[in-house]
Amino acid sequence: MDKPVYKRVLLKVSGEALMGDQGFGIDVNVADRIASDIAEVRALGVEVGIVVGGGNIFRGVAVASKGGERVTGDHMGMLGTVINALALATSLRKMQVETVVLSAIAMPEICESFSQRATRGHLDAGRVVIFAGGTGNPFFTTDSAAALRAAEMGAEAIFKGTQVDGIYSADPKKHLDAERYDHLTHQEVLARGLQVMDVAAVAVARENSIPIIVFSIHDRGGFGQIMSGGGRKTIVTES
Ligand SMILES: Nc1ncnc2c1ncn2[C@@H]1O[C@H](COP(=O)(O)OP(=O)(O)OP(=O)(O)O)[C@@H](O)[C@H]1O
Ligand SMILES: O=c1ccn([C@@H]2O[C@H](COP(=O)(O)O)[C@@H](O)[C@H]2O)c(=O)[nH]1
Repeated sequence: MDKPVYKRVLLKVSGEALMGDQGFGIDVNVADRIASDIAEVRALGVEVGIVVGGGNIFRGVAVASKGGERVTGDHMGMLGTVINALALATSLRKMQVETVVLSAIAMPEICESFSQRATRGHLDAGRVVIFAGGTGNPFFTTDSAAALRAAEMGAEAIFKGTQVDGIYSADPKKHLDAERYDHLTHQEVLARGLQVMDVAAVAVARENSIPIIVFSIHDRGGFGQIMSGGGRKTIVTES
């Protein structure tokens, strides 16, 4: 594989992708497959931080839409991301990739708590860092957590590994005629209301001049191919 384009990156892993063909939860084969792609990139010497979504377990809005309290629903969603982080860490460790989970919500019996200093220390020591618990606050998403953690760890790019292979003019799952973009600016994503990532996340990435690369997490080897300058993706930059 060619020399990597970036030295330090943040990978956002879709929670929904982790459930594979099941309707809920984690398909270990999918977690192992995603972990093998991460291991490949780590083997290139790239420092990797990861935020995992929680859409395969709970979303706060879904709880609220059935009459539950939104904040409690969001707490459930954040706990779901911890479960996913532990599952992905397990898959990575099976592949001998040193991995640590740092949670935005303190749960010392289960994993370390997040701090920027701890993050930098683990990355410098060559560990993959999985950020669990989102931002630690309700009314946010793991996309926002990904953008925040990317800025805090000094990532050169955010890789959003999602269910689709890039950014389209409209949701490609609902609009089969949507046009796919190879390149956009942060401002264009915001101005056109392209909903592949939430507005707050794109704004944080723009403020910190961090490119966003959207690709399909289902594309085996896709993370590594993009890291080598190829692959199928949409790249979002300042200009
Ligand atoms: N303009 C667009 N271009 C591409 N995808 C879009 C667009 N608008 C909406 N989408 C949808 O956004 C989804 C990604 O958003 P979302 O953050 O919900 O997913 P995720 O990161 O895979 O989920 P989670 O981690 O919460 O489980 C894609 O699967 C796609 O269907
Ligand atoms: O900072 C955060 C991050 C997430 N949540 C809650 O978790 C779920 C799952 O996250 P996704 O980004 O949708 O995958 C989300 O729907 C929120 O309910 C949160 O409250 N704060």
